Amino acid sequence: MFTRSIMSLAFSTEKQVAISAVRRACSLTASVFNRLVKSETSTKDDKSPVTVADYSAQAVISTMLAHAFPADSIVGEEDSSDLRAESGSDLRSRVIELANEALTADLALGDNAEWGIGPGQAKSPEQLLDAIDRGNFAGGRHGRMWTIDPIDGTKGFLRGEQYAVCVSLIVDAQVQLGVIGCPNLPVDPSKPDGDKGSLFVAVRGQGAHQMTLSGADPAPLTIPTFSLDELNLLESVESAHASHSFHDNVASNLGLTKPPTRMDSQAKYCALARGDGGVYIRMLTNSSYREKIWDHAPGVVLVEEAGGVISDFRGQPLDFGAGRTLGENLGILATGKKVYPSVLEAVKKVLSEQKSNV
Ligand SMILES: Nc1ncnc2c1ncn2[C@@H]1O[C@H](COP(=O)(O)OS(=O)(=O)O)[C@@H](OP(=O)(O)O)[C@H]1O
Ligand SMILES: [Mg+2]
Ligand SMILES: [Mg+2]
Ligand SMILES: [Mg+2]
Repeated sequence: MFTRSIMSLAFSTEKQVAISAVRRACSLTASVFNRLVKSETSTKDDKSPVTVADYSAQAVISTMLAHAFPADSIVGEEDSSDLRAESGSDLRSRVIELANEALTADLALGDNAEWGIGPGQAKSPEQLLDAIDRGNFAGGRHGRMWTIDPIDGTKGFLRGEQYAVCVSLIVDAQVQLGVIGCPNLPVDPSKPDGDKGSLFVAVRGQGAHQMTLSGADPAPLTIPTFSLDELNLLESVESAHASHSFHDNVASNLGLTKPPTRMDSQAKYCALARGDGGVYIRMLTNSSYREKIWDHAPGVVLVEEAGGVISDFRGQPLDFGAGRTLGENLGILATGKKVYPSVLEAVKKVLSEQKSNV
């Protein structure tokens, strides 16, 4: 009995800090969206967009994690090189201002001043740029590391559609905790025009939960036991990120009748975990692209704790010990336990048809 109650407390501080950090970052990104001006968006070397909100949200989350867990490594998507450059001075001032606004906001329920937050806790520009760069860890197979995707689905964010603020804790290459904040995701999928702003939290062995962004109405999540004719695919909006035509072939192979749901970001994993759609599928369009660990780590623990299965197209688990990317993985498939074998078989069939057509 005693051992059980000790075990159920595993990662409780980590969970609380991650929730608090994701909430602060979500308020920041939502308020930036309302005031967003084009000059606050720039383009990275790989042509992907990055906004003042991506940088400042990473600064906030990383500052809080470093205060609470100074020995832990962080793998974050963004780095501060463009902000430190001469040409980045306007962007830099906005990032500092926004990050400090978020860090110094009043403490909310569950917050703790020891995490570097609350009135009077403003940081210097150098401290905030260093906090962003704390996310430069190379990853690896041993020890504790956090992942931060300050805005996943930046293109969705810019369109005013779905995006997610994503944090995970990985220990010895296993994802133990995932927190995903979705400011634009309806709280109730059956009321798409109802209240928006959903938070998803999963701790390995402790289940998956959804609540509102302010922490109200926590509810456990279980992927329903769908039959094949009830399934629909969840796929990226951006056709450059995932092959819609490959996904269509899998859908025809399975005889699915429902059209796919296109949604930006890890909100797709959240939709899957709460039974809103049946299969997350992602076939890359570019064979030299390597999936980033921050794009999938929180989603993996969320789906598994909601009773689902996630693997690559060979049926192998995603490898979070290979560095900042998933390494040589082929595709991503997540769905409920019952239908997973049939969906994987269909994926393999389409892959082999594709090979024989080359
Ligand atoms: N070429 C290519 N192929 C595959 N994936 C890529 C590619 N380029 C980028 N990315 C990553 O996709 C992340 C966005 O998530 P999704 O693809 O699920 O959503 S969406 O297509 O943007 O709507 C996106 O995350 P963010 O950069 O955080 O938005 C990228 O990490
Ligand atoms: Mg990006
Ligand atoms: Mg991302
Ligand atoms: Mg991102």
